[in-house]
Amino acid sequence: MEDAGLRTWVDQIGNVHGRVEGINATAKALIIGSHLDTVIDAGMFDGSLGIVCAVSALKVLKINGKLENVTRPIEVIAFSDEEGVRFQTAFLGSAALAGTLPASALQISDKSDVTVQDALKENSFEGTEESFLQLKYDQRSVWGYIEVHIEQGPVLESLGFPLGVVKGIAGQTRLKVTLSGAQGHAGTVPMAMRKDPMTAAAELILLLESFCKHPENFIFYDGQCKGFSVESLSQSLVCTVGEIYSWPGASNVIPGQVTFTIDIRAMDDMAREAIIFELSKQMYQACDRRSVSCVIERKHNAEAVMCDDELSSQLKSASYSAMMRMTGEIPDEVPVLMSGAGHDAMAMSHISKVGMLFVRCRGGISHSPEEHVSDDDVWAAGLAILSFLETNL
Ligand SMILES: NC(=O)N[C@H](N)C(=O)O
Ligand SMILES: [Mn+2]
Ligand SMILES: [Mn+2]
Repeated sequence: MEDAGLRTWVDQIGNVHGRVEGINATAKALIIGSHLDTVIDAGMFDGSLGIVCAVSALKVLKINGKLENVTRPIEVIAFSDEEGVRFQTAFLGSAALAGTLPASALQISDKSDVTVQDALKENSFEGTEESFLQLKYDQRSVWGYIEVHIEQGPVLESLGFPLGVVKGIAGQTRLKVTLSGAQGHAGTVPMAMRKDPMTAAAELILLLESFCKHPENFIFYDGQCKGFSVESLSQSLVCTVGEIYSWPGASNVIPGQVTFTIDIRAMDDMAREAIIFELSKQMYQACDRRSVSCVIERKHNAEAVMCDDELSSQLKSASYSAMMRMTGEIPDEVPVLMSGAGHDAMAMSHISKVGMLFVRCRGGISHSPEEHVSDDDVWAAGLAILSFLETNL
């Protein structure tokens, strides 16, 4: 960031900022962001690609002597915790900045009972309520937020296009399900006398899969239900159990407790809530039949977000001219797509209009070391941001 001519600092939740004031330091700022954290066993483009593209574009402006003449401040923010792997609550960095996280978030703990506050203090941040609340940006100081991100899906590759504009981002909920039964000896307790939370978990996970494959079998409706149709719901509804552990975790012990996560997403917020309501009801009933106790906790929630029309059309034109610059040819219409993945833009939408650009990835693979974006596509994304800045600032 400093090499690109930006003034830099790290805030009290670990977000890294780089800012140039331009000719009017009091004007509302353009924020360009994405995140620096990753999932476990991740690729190297999810998050960091957006930051590298922003910094590269600003560096070009600096080299061309245009950086100091931008008409409003530009701030690049590399957010500290978007994935929510450790604390199960996503967007820690961006939500703190948008002011949507209460100070009680400092007390959220990880699996080893280390709180967000402990983790911050261990890393020389203040970790106080006051320092946390001071992170919030005044929405009157922000003009807009844009984010470049790897697509993480196969659409752009199938269309043969390096860049696409994001129309909206699906809402998401994370649940933690804790099942408690009767711990016992694997060799001695007859099958009919068991209260096994592992087999209960297996039943619940398959129930979840049925819900998300065929919501029409579970949500009864008369064509429309509070504004969503089941056909549109089935197109965007996805559910995942990505984490499961049992206690005590030995091959000759009937587990006493099994905990697993549920990640559930849909473009329609009411539909997502309807699914969670009906799913929870049926999960409790299944546990009752098995005499296993069930606790369902909501760990994270983010409503769906629609991107701003004007920012989207500016990003579309910028992508178009980036492709022209690269190939010298007139490209086809830039694709517009929905995002099933969550992004810092969701948190930033609480204080600003948001726009997003997706970058094609190989095989649609992400959250895997196999994740890959070609050098040319990284170049296209950087050029698109440059073109956006040259045209709009
Ligand atoms: N783009 C992403 O991978 N973001 C999220 N953390 C997600 O779970 O979608
Ligand atoms: Mn990710
Ligand atoms: Mn990401």
